[in-house]
Amino acid sequence: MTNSIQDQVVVITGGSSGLGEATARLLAKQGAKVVLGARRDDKLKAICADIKETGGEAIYVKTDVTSLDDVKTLVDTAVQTFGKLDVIINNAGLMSIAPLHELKVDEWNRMIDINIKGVLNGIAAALPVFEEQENGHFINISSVAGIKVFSPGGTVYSGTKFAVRAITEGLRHEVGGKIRTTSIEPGAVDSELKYGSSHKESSDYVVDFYQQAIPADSVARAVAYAISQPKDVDINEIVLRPTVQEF
Ligand SMILES: NC(=O)C1=CN([C@@H]2O[C@H](COP(=O)(O)OP(=O)(O)OC[C@H]3O[C@@H](n4cnc5c(N)ncnc54)[C@H](OP(=O)(O)O)[C@@H]3O)[C@@H](O)[C@H]2O)C=CC1
Ligand SMILES: O=CCS(=O)(=O)O
Repeated sequence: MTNSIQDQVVVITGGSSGLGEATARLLAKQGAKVVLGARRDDKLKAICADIKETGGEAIYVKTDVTSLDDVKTLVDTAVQTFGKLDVIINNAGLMSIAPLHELKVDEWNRMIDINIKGVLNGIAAALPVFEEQENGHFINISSVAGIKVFSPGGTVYSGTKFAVRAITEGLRHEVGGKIRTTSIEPGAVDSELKYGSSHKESSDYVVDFYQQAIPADSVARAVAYAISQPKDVDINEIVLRPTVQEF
């Protein structure tokens, strides 16, 4: 028996760890053909080998989402290999927490480049394919910090995640007739994300805060839910957090 995820071709940026990896594993188990992009190709290679060992289909392309050419190559590889693209999950991200007065300008720029421009690059790469096919699904990973400003410390990170929500909603207005758009806003989820801050006090705070984190598989299940709806049902937003998380 087939399910609605069976044979879907799904590109996932940031597939080398955390939410992206968990989503790749779950979707592949449900029959999707997953195409993973990230910078650490050794990790991608190992994850794809694991998926294939258990009967799934997975390929990877070393990708830096800040490069439009890289993201185009990722999408082109998916289409060339599997003949179509059903879903792109713009997931790659960085969370560097520090009060603004610390002037971690390089980290602000990295977050803007990865979290916002990376998502835009995913849209630029996949939109022409989706328009040509007259269907497709963008899933962009925002955050609860894209609903409420996580400050002090998370001001710029929150700014990037508010941007992801705004871009996803604008995208829905512009292409929503045929193409589905989903913004997912998770709270604390266990992954490598909590280690992205160079400011010691903030980093200690985040690592402590993440003691309440839930497994990355919880986001993977939300993604699978959005994808598996009938094509005339567009799940536009999903917010999920640990039951005990206040923020
Ligand atoms: N964990 C959480 O609590 C939450 C996470 N999110 C969001 O979920 C997304 C995934 O994060 P999560 O899994 O938690 O964190 P991880 O740090 O575990 O994963 C981040 C992923 O992004 C990739 N990445 C980072 N920079 C780039 C880049 N320039 N080009 C390509 N890939 C890149 C990393 O791969 P590599 O280093 O190999 O390039 C890695 O695969 C992020 O957007 C994050 O903001 C949202 C809410 C909560
Ligand atoms: O994006 C991160 C989720 S939280 O740390 O703000 O809950």
